[in-house]
Amino acid sequence: MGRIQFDYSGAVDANYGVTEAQIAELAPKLLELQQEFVAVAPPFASLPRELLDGYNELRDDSPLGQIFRVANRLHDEVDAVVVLAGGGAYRGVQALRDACCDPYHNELSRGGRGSKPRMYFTGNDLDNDASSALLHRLGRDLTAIDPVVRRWAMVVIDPAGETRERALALRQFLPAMEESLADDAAQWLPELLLPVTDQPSKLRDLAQAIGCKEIFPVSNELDERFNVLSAAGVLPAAMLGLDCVQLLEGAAAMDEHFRAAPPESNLVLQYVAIHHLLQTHRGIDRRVMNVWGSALETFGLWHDQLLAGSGSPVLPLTTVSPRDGHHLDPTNLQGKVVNHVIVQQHRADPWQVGQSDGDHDGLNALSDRKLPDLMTQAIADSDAALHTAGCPTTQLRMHEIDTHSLGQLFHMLMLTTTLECRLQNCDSKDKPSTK
Ligand SMILES: O=P(O)(O)OC[C@H]1O[C@H](O)[C@H](O)[C@@H](O)[C@@H]1O
Repeated sequence: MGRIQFDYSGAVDANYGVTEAQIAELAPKLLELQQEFVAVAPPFASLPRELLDGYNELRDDSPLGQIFRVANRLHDEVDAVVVLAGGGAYRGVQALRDACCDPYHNELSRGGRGSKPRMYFTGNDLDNDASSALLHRLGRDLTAIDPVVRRWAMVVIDPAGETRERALALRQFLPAMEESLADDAAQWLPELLLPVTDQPSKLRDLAQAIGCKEIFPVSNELDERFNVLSAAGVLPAAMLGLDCVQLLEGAAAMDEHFRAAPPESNLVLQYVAIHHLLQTHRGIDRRVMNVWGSALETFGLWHDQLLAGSGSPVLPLTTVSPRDGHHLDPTNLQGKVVNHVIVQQHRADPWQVGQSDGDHDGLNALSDRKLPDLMTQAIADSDAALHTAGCPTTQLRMHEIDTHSLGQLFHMLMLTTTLECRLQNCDSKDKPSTK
């Protein structure tokens, strides 16, 4: 499994970017930051390795083993799962689903989904119409003959166990679940309600009163924006059948890389250096994550939430190119850095433009070109146009979209958010919270 790459050459420019001399000058400070982090790491940093070590040692009796056992059993017992969540798990699991599953996952037949459940998200807003539409959707399968198709599970992620939006959603969805199970409620409710919470918590009390068979531990010390690689994100990911070991291995590898590599070859420190210098020397406080492919759009939204909630003055924005090109209009680039996220290997066979009788669109000139080549050309053109307009850019490149690369990316950006805040002395909320 290859490491993701960070290429910041498009941000090095004497007129609109940073200089190698500025980067070198920041190196001692970065080393200090690295050593300080190793000495006092926030709770999210060691989680992936801890989960993996526990699994290697104790298998079924470890937290990860518990997740796999339950997720794999449920593949045969339910056809849908509702995830009630907020914070990083909400966007993070959506990001994993959108990046790794078929884009029409929920629309595929059960066979087409390999018996993995459809997945719906709620519990972090007060949207009356959205929740009633979801309840209506869940109710549509109640007439199915197959009991598996009638049943749905509910993962409730609430470390503190008393978040208002989640409690309100639970009040709506728990009775609906009970009703859908009818005479089987006493047998199935304790199996299908899956709380992810700390101890003690009101949610845990409720789960115990219902007799829930499994309660998944997550620490309330972990800020929710940083919880995608804890049980909160891994349980729903395992329900989708994603390769969670590789997800955590990718994150742990990024953590180990960050702790050991010197500043000049350390992806995390390079990313921090470039963005810190652009902010302090150029006043660049708007950061565009420009993803080339809609499968990564939700990943960008996860990052928006992570950064926007960090206390940093930087404003994040996700765009999908070339769709959202207007955001990158040369007249609208003041104060922006554009970080392209690029996937090099596509899953489906490359589609060729081909010859068309009549050539009504004039594209016959490109007939032997393939869509991925046109994308590569568009990335190069866009980068050149941004530089001409005086906008610094970087590229985060992954060979292909897989859980290992996503684990690296999630972890890298949680590290950079924390470190940038430490560098600016703002509150990155990576420390024990007092919710
Ligand atoms: O415990 P096992 O039967 O090996 O299953 C373990 C598997 O469980 C789920 O399906 C997860 O999505 C996988 O990431 C994991 O590898």
